[in-house]
Amino acid sequence: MKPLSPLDQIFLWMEKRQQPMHVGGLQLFSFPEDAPADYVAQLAEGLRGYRNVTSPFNRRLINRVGQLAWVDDDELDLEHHFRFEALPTPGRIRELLAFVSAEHSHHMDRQRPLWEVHLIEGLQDRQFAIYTKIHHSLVDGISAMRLAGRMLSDDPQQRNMPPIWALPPRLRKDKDESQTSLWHSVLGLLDKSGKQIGTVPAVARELLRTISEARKDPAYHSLFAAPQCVLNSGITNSRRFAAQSYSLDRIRAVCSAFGTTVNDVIMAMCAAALRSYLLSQDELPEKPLIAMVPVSLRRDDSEEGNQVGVILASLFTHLSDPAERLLRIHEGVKTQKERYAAMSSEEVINYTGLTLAPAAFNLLTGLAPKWQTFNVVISNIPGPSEPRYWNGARLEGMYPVSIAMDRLALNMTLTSYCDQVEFGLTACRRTLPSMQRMLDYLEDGLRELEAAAGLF
Ligand SMILES: CCCCCCCCCCCCCCCC(=O)SCCNC(=O)CCNC(=O)[C@H](O)C(C)(C)COP(=O)(O)OP(=O)(O)OC[C@H]1O[C@@H](n2cnc3c(N)ncnc32)[C@H](O)[C@@H]1OP(=O)(O)O
Repeated sequence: MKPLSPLDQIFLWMEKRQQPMHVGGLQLFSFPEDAPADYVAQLAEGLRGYRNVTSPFNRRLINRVGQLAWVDDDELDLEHHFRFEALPTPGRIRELLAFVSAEHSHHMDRQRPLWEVHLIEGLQDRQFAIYTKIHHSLVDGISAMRLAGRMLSDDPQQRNMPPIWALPPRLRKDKDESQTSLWHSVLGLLDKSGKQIGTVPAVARELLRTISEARKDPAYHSLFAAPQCVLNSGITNSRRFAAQSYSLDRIRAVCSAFGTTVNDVIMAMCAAALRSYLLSQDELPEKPLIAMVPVSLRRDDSEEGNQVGVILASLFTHLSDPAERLLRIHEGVKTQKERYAAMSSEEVINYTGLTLAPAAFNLLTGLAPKWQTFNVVISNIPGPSEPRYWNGARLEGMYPVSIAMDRLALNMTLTSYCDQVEFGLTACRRTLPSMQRMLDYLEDGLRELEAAAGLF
């Protein structure tokens, strides 16, 4: 039995009918050169043989006297979790994204391990796809990417590679997995609470500094009072998923021209796309939008649970000049990174908890609907920089599918693969009509930065 950490539990508490709390990944593959026409059906047949399901995919949730914990599921029904499906004709990317949008809208059964893998055939151009769905209480973005990375190989000749649910367990140096008794859990919690108490002086000091800076600087002030707009309306449980790749080299060229980071340019692209979309809806607030940007605190090689702090960053969407917007974003993020660099992981988590307390209160209770801490989530999860293969099939793209929430109707998550940045936008399809236009607005955002940098 393995008790859930408080952060992992939050993703279960926050789940409601219109707000499923699972994340996912869409991987697009091309057939190996010598593959027969029924290649995907043969693949599905082979995958059904992988019945030795490993952690975290073998874990089922139990509730012991109010404490949620994971236990191994001895009766796991693979047919429920692994599904072989076909797209309707003509099998374009449009049909694939419609499929993922529909599947991502559905809740999973809490009596069973909280994951599904959909192998999808019927795509044009000798391609197939895998859409993997897993509850956020089991993985964060970095751990999901590590699992996906272990499933793949850099060798196109390698065969007999297991699916993600049957990866061999890794030997971990830092943990004795046998120590999972209740006593060990309690001792672990006591140990952690000692560390938590030790963070109080540093967290209090940083909070005071943040508050005094907020008094002096209007850009800082807005971090504690994000404007209201259509992004922050209630949602339904029906999702739209939109995905596209953008060139990492083009993004890097803009970084060099302006002396910013990759992440700053990505945020500036998101700011431009949000500005264009909201202008098209006549919904752009006068005050700048605020983004919540997760920052990985994972300092080990683990593949489970959540170890994430966050930065709140102004997107300066009220500014029409793209270069000025990028430079202001860069300055704002830099200040917050410097603050975190001086803190331990525990201090960052506690500081994050306190600055996000109003948002968490709202998400859990809905009692203060006018108090908006941030408008949108922008999450950047770096992926492999070299080509990857799975049983000889080349991975062509890998797109994150994340979570829309009540009053946070859009999530912008991206990953990277080879020389591409792969955006996955997940939104409530009723609250944000025609959200897929934002893919073009992201491209426009990159082009206007290139133009401002004199790159063409
Ligand atoms: C489920 C099974 C899955 C199967 C299929 C898998 C699908 C794929 C997983 C989906 C799963 C969804 C799950 C969502 C649920 C969450 O969203 S949970 C939250 C997850 N997010 C995180 O944990 C945040 C992780 N990101 C970070 O910590 C930081 O933003 C980053 C990415 C490290 C950037 O930090 P930074 O220091 O501000 O960035 P920056 O200075 O721009 O970059 C540092 C270096 O990284 C490079 N870099 C930055 N960003 C990138 C990038 N995107 N690409 C390449 N390089 C980059 C820069 O070039 C730079 O390199 P050098 O110049 O030093 O060589």
